[in-house]
Amino acid sequence: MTLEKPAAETAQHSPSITLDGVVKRFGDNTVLHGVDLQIHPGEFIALVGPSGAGKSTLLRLLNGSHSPTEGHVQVLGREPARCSRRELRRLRTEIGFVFQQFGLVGRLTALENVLMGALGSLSMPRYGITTYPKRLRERAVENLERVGLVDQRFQRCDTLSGGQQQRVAIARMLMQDARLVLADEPVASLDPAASISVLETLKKLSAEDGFTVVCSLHQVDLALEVSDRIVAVRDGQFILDKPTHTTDEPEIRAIYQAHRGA
Ligand SMILES: Nc1ncnc2c1ncn2[C@@H]1O[C@H](COP(=O)(O)OP(=O)(O)OP(=O)(O)O)[C@@H](O)[C@H]1O
Repeated sequence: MTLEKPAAETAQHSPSITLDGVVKRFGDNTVLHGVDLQIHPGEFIALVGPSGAGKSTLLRLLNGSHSPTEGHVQVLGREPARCSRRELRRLRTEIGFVFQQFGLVGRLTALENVLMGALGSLSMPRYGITTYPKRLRERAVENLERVGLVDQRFQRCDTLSGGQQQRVAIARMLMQDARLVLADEPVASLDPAASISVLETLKKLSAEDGFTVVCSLHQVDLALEVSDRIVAVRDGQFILDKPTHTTDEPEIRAIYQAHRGA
């Protein structure tokens, strides 16, 4: 006799992301050459590899901005390429994005920016903090506290440091209760101290809330420091996919050197 698992349990154990034979071409430029990958709920994946390797293209396939030329991409149980516009919008409410350029409104306060992360769950646009429901205002303050910026909640974002701005962007993303976070070079414009602080914040939140993270990074030392698993892309192929504790800096650096020598 086979017993069916409860739906919630199945969802918890099914991969957050599955790539199956994914090819991506732009004209006659083949950027991904038939790649396979499974990412499980709660994993923190560092995606590394030289410039032009295909990391951003991969992230865009995951958020449905690109469709695979061949093969299948599954994200949180759905295929973005086969989603209607409405389904894709719904899927994106479950995906948090963190970008190199923080995407904040500089003239608004940290708290107002964080509240904007809840707009997707509201039926009407809001203008000003007091027009948001109280429970959302409380959650926004809590989320600023979680990223260590509650004291700066009334400060204009364009007066915050780069690292602080990225932490506000993360607090804004938390308002979505995302199950998956896609971060495209989130620390590329930050100094080393701010970079590690931002990534450690993201790692702590992922461990506390259980969301999956796929984060492209150029800094090998940071990738080794914060990730559970490293996936290295070179020339459109995954040439390394290992738990982080089983690899080291020389092995990852060799991937960049081999590319330069190519
Ligand atoms: N929309 C597009 N149209 C045509 N070619 C594209 C497009 N997007 C990406 N490419 C090409 O795909 C290849 C991989 O680019 P991608 O941005 O994915 O690399 P990357 O690994 O993210 O690089 P970087 O680390 O510099 O951001 C490059 O040759 C790029 O020119």
